[in-house]
Amino acid sequence: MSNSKILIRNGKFLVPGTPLSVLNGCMIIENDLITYIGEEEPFLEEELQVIDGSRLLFMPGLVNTHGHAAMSLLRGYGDDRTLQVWMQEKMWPMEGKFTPDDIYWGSSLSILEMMKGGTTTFLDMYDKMDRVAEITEQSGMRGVLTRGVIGLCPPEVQDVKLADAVRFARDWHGKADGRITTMLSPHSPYTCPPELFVKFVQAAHDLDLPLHTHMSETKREVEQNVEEYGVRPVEHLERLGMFTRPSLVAHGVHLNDEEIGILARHHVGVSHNPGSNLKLASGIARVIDLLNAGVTVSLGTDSAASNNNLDLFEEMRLAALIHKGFSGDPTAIPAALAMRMATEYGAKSLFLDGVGQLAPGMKADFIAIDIDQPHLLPHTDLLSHAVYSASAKDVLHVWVNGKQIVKNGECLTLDEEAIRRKAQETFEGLLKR
Ligand SMILES: CSC[C@H]1O[C@@H](n2cnc3c(O)ncnc32)[C@H](O)[C@@H]1O
Ligand SMILES: [Zn+2]
Repeated sequence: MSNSKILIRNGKFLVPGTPLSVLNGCMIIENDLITYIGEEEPFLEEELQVIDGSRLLFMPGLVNTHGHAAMSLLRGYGDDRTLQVWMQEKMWPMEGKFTPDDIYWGSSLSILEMMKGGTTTFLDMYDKMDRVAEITEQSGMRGVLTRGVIGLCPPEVQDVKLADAVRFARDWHGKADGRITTMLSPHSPYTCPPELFVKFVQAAHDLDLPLHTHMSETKREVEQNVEEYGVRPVEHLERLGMFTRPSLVAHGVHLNDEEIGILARHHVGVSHNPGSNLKLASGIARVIDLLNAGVTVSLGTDSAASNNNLDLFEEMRLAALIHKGFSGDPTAIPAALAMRMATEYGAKSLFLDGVGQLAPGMKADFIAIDIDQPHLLPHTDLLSHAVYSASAKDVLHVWVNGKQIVKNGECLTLDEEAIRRKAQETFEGLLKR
């Protein structure tokens, strides 16, 4: 890696402290790391790139802890249905026709949307993950990639899928200058039999990798779990040994007090996906209770087919609003907490050290939003504006690992026009197949 040094002066920076505050000053980035943030500009003799940060708010890049990038090909296809009907009648028949190239273009579309909208790290659970890794590497984004396995098939086919998940995780962990890490993902307790879950747990031990799964997303799923296995999903997964590994579960909408206690005791993270949960009418997760119990709660979009965008600003705002409305407490999920869920807690949930905050020694994954716009003025409280007033459209610049990947709203690393065209062509082709 060639040496690079960037000085950003005259900026406003969202930095850690009580619990987040805005600092007026400058930031220095050396190679992939932030090395200085402060009000005073240090004297620097070396050659460096200087960026004028005036009229910009610099904040940590957003971390999307649950999604299926390729599914943006099905955005708007199958709206207004429950999870089960949406998935079985609309998604699975179309996904069954996806080729590796389709997955490449669908994932490219999502990655483009996410990076232009201020997301710098995303988790992706899908099939044909080599193609997702390929576009992640090209894009410059940070990706936590995992081959999701649906085990509704004969045991020998389940084993082939598991072997592919293990092979992918081993091949790509630490690749792309360390921007790609991997996990192992049985899709859910209702699509994977217990024996398969146990094999995943063993593989996660062997590879020393974390596990990720969908869990307790709908009331029906919990009832089915009780009918089939005699216990609710959390206890079921605990018995199968899942929580002996570092784990992140997506959704966790339908949890009782005991289950929240189990998740907290095992340090299991929960990826809260408010947009998708509302749209599929799955319910509202007990986020305040989870946080009070000490569970790390982060934010995810799920796919663009159930959201229907990948705007993490929107998820932050939704998280801050719905839990106020649901609890009747206007102090629930204040702006600083929503922001931490989308950044610092996101990185923690994905087991990424040194990511998620603007501070010396952290990875230089950060974004700049244009705060000189009507909906972001006057500058009473920029943290409040970032959570309650901003959206993906306000993102001007994005850096990951010290490299700029979006400049003045344009992607520097991918062929945006080609991705737009191929995504549309791919969807039209799928309809004819
Ligand atoms: C093999 S992983 C991809 C698999 O997951 C399905 N999926 C997408 N969104 C959800 C969700 O909210 N809950 C459960 N499963 C979901 C998708 O259709 C893919 O087949
Ligand atoms: Zn999902």
